[in-house]
Amino acid sequence: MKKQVAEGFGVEGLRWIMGKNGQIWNDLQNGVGLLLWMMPDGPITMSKSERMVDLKPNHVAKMQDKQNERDHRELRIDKVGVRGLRFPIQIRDKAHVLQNTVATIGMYVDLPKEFKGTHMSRFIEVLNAHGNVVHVENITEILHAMQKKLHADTAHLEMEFPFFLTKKAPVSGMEGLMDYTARFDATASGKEIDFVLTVMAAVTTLCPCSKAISQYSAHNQRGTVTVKIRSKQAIWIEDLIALVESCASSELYSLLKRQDEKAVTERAYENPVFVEDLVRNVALKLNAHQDVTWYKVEAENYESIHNHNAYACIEKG
Ligand SMILES: Nc1nc2c(ncn2[C@@H]2O[C@H](COP(=O)(O)OP(=O)(O)OP(=O)(O)O)[C@@H](O)[C@H]2O)c(=O)[nH]1
Repeated sequence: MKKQVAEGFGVEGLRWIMGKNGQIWNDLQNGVGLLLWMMPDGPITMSKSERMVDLKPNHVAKMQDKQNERDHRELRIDKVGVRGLRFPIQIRDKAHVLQNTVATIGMYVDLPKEFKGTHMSRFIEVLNAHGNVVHVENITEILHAMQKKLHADTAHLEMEFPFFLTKKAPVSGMEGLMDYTARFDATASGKEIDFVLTVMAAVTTLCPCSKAISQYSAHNQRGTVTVKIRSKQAIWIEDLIALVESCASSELYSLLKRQDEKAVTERAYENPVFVEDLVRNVALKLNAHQDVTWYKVEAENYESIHNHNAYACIEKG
């Protein structure tokens, strides 16, 4: 890149370097190039003496830029950015090819110790550059765009969203839409991408101890299983949900008629599981999966005989 040096107009003592695409760089004394702002509309004109004579817009040029100030505390920040941003997304879905949903998004980069603040607006600019909908296929591209636009070594993108499956009731076959929560945690470190898929599925668990000792019935409850995985190849969200549900006393449905209710009640009674059984059952299936390289399985049962929950976790080391 051919650099032209000129003095900033209206800002004393700073030197500016013209970059490609009209970017203006602040030539800091420590040699770190820091993108100050983009000039999307309108030319930047340079006189023959290489002085900047038209640094528009004026109101921006004169405003103080606190984020760009130097920080002296010698502390690098691991992750800084925006979170809680809701945005339409499209994810791949076996039944419909694409499923439209809304994600709650977090976007972060690292911040070197020299800088006071990051440029929060640029995270949204990166997202907007991909249109009004984020496609799951664009995740890597978004991470690299964040690294570039924010001059960061690492970039993180987290997206948590409701995922819907049409399920048939076990006896009547009536269809209902069941909601789950899924999540992507993607990180770019240099060119390396790390991707963690999380699925949260609610299930029925029936207590084996209660069944063994009680003359009638057994206490049962709704539990939530949270599974995080890393894998060699992409794994369908639906397949991970099915794996989890097959490990519980029974799965849940949004629509059940009387004959279905009888079936799920009896199914749970025939398959009692402790919270420990649940995480072990899921872990065994993940151990046997050829593409899964790492996992963390957590289960939490919202006990119906206590006012507290039962919890278990297994993480593959
Ligand atoms: N870094 C930082 N910015 C914050 C925070 N809270 C609010 N902001 C605001 O985020 C807004 C956008 O900041 P920047 O992205 O640096 O905006 P800008 O300087 O117009 O954009 P660039 O020219 O791309 O740097 C500013 O109004 C900041 O004050 C915070 O905790 N940290």
